[in-house]
Amino acid sequence: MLPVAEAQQRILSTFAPLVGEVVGIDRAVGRVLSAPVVARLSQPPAAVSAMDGYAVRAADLGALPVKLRVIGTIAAGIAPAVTLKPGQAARIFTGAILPGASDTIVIQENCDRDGDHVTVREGSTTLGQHVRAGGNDFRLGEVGLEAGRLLSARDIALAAAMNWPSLSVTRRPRVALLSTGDELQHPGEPLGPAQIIASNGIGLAAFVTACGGEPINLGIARDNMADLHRALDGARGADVLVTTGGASVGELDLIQQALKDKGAKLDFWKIAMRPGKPVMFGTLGALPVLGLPGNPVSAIVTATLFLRPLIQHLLGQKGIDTQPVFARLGTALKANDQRQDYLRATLTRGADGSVVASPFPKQDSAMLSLIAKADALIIRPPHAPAAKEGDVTEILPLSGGCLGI
Ligand SMILES: Nc1nc2c(c(=O)[nH]1)N[C@H]1C(S)=C(S)[C@@H](COP(=O)(O)OP(=O)(O)OC[C@H]3O[C@@H](n4cnc5c(N)ncnc54)[C@H](O)[C@@H]3O)O[C@H]1N2
Ligand code: MOO
Repeated sequence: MLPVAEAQQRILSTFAPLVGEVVGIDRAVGRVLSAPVVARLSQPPAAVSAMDGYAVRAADLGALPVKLRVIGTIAAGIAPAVTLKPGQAARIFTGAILPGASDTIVIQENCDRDGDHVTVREGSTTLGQHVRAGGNDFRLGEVGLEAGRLLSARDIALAAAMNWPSLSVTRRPRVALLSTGDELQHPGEPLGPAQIIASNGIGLAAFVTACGGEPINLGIARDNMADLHRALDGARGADVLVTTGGASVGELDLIQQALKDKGAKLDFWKIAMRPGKPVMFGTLGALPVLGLPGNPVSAIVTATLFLRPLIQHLLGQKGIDTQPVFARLGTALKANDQRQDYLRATLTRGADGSVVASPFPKQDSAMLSLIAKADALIIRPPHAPAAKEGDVTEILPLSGGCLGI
């Protein structure tokens, strides 16, 4: 059985990121940049006022009060047509460009206006106050966002301010999803007495979407070679093929043979982990193939460990936080065997503010109801010794819980 880290490494080393495509900026949130965003202008374009008030020359503001002549009004969006001479001021609004020879803004609350004149009554007279220099935010040619960045709403605002109506992003990896099993039926369809709902394909499609990929649901293949061969042909044109079920050792676990019949080269098919031992990885021509176990929890845990990094790799995504996360155990755990454990757990805050991870008493890899409720997976390395309540353990946070947003 292969260690988890080695399996992850082997999957990623096989493939290069996909090419870029151009999308409208209004559709780019959640995508990964394939080229840096470089400022196409300076912001602000020239020195502007940060306040509503009067543009003045600091040299005119000796001991207050000081009376100045107002020679014009400048609003945001209007290029100033005036230049101040000694003893002059201009009415100005937030965001407006300073008139020539002015260097300082006084706020209107500190002034008294009387016709063509303004008296600066009180307040600070510091040179340059309330002035935003040209290029204060960014300058023409400056790199705002690096290639490989997963675009947040804040990034989109910055890219828009840098004058980009569209952005180059990595094409979404197309992930074909094939469920296998005679017992499976689509949600909402009539169910025989021994049939269950095929939840894996639908759950994994949502998972792929959440990771930035584009799911292609190939439906359900029945447990016979003819149907499996037919279904595998449906993966043509995809960037990744993911199968679930049929990965174990029973006579009806046929996916490995079906893939071999199609010419797939298998790299590994057993990992020292629980849940998720029968994970298979190989290539079908240039297509990466990930065979996940049928047990619903095993499928989600192994997708988190192997499919998510593969999608991120194909997206060229950088800056992924790979630092381990730790918590205190909410209950004691016995010594582990040779498989790395991923225990479904809730996260809470202890009295001292530390994060407490409490595993569910049941860790059945068929219990979707518990993985749905879990906030994290407690990672127990192979042969980990027994642990006490309060001991520090590594966790893999899922969404939700006290670490979630
Ligand atoms: N003798 C052994 N038996 C098993 C072993 C083993 O080493 N020796 N490994 C066990 C482990 S661990 C796992 S995990 C499962 C994996 O089995 P398969 O990948 O072959 O999956 P299936 O047998 O097809 O299904 C397992 C289970 O999951 C249900 N299932 C399958 N597909 C779906 C789906 N799309 N949606 C919802 N549920 C699904 C299926 O009905 C079964 O109940 O094997 C153990 N056995
Ligand atoms: O690996 Mo299986 O997922 O233990 O049930």
